[in-house]
Amino acid sequence: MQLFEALKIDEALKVLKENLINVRARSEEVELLDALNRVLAEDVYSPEDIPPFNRSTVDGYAVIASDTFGASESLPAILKVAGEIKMGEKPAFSLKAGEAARISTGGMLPEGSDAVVMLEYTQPLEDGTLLVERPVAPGENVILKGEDVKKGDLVLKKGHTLRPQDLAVLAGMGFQKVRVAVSPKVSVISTGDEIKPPGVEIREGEIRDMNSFSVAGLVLKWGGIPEVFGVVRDDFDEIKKAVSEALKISDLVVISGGSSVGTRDLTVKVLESLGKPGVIAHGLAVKPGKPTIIAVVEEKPVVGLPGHPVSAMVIFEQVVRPIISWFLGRPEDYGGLKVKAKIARNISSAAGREDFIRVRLEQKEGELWAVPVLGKSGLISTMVESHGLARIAPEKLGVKEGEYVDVELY
Ligand SMILES: Nc1nc2c(c(=O)[nH]1)N[C@H]1C(S)=C(S)[C@@H](COP(=O)(O)OP(=O)(O)OC[C@H]3O[C@@H](n4cnc5c(N)ncnc54)[C@H](O)[C@@H]3O)O[C@H]1N2
Ligand code: MOO
Repeated sequence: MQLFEALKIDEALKVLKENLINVRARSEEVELLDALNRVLAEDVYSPEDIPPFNRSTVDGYAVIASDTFGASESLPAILKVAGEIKMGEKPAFSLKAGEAARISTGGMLPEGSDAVVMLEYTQPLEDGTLLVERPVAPGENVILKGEDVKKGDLVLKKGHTLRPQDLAVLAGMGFQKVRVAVSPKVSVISTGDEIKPPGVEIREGEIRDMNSFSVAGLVLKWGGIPEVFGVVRDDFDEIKKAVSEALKISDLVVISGGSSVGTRDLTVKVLESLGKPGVIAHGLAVKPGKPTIIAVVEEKPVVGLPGHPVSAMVIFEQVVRPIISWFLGRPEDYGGLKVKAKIARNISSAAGREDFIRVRLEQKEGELWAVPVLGKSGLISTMVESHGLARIAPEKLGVKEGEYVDVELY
């Protein structure tokens, strides 16, 4: 069998999208702590001000700032202590000119006051007067009502992946639950007669299943729920049975191995046998990972990753991750942190082909360098030893030592 004309990754994803009518982000409400790393399904506006009142950021005395102007150690301002403000309570009095009130960090400023003097710069006298030895400006040592978040503000946008600080702001606004995208179920199938799971003794010629773990790990990392099928033998009927079962229980099916053109590479034949449109791309203009298969079966996406462990991971990031993002309503280019670094050696590439180079980042004389970790795409250790992938765009014939490259970190 011949590989199809190799499409660029973005072209292949476009064709895939055109063939999928069912990818729609569904949503559900979950408790805040279950929302970590989930994707917001709607914009969140604040129903209230945070904080809901003017509060002190220090222990000291609430004052009217203008009463302290010009105060110094040798010529302190003399104020009258009007009372003490209890934590968690609204002050029962308001402050008049020439008055101060004892306040703790987080306490509510009484009406009339607009600043807080730190305890260290005051001297309370026994007769109820207070010496203030430093001036404060209006607003000093105060967080104003709504300064953190204003009622009605758009605080978090639909499609945003929730981080711990996002859970905190949601809690701060009074939310106990939040509406997030339903995580897509992703079936993970490894194929190959020579592949055995860890824990099983292997004979000569056999190797252990690594792809099930990298692929399922990436599914989890990017917000999907993996359904791990384990290893299926290179047998048309067995692969067909596994794929059919996977299509029943998941939104997306990822198969590794058997994507190339060898006689035992059955994945394409199986996918073609399961109905239209079947395989829509076989072969991508990318290195590593050329023999990738992209198919649509029963209105669901199926991706055949090349068997080599590095290629499987690279293609997951470039092809499967964006599909997961479609299901989550997240920006398609959502991924690892991208940094610019200077490539540490010349790397050549073919015109029209997108290359991904495993690199280690090293800081040398104040510059960030991307040092290629060379090695065949069958060597998982090159992924373990590297920090990210440097991309060489399809229109480039390579990069020269010292040239800046974009590196996406794992
Ligand atoms: N004549 C050609 N041969 C190959 C070509 C080609 O264009 N012409 N392409 C090569 C490239 S590039 C890749 S990538 C591989 C892709 O092969 P398949 O997707 O068909 O995968 P397999 O042959 O099943 O496996 C390749 C390699 O990876 C190992 N493997 C597979 N699954 C796992 C797993 N779950 N865990 C660990 N290792 C796995 C497998 O044992 C093979 O060594 O084809 C090249 N050949
Ligand atoms: O495409 Mo293969 O994935 O280069 O090793």
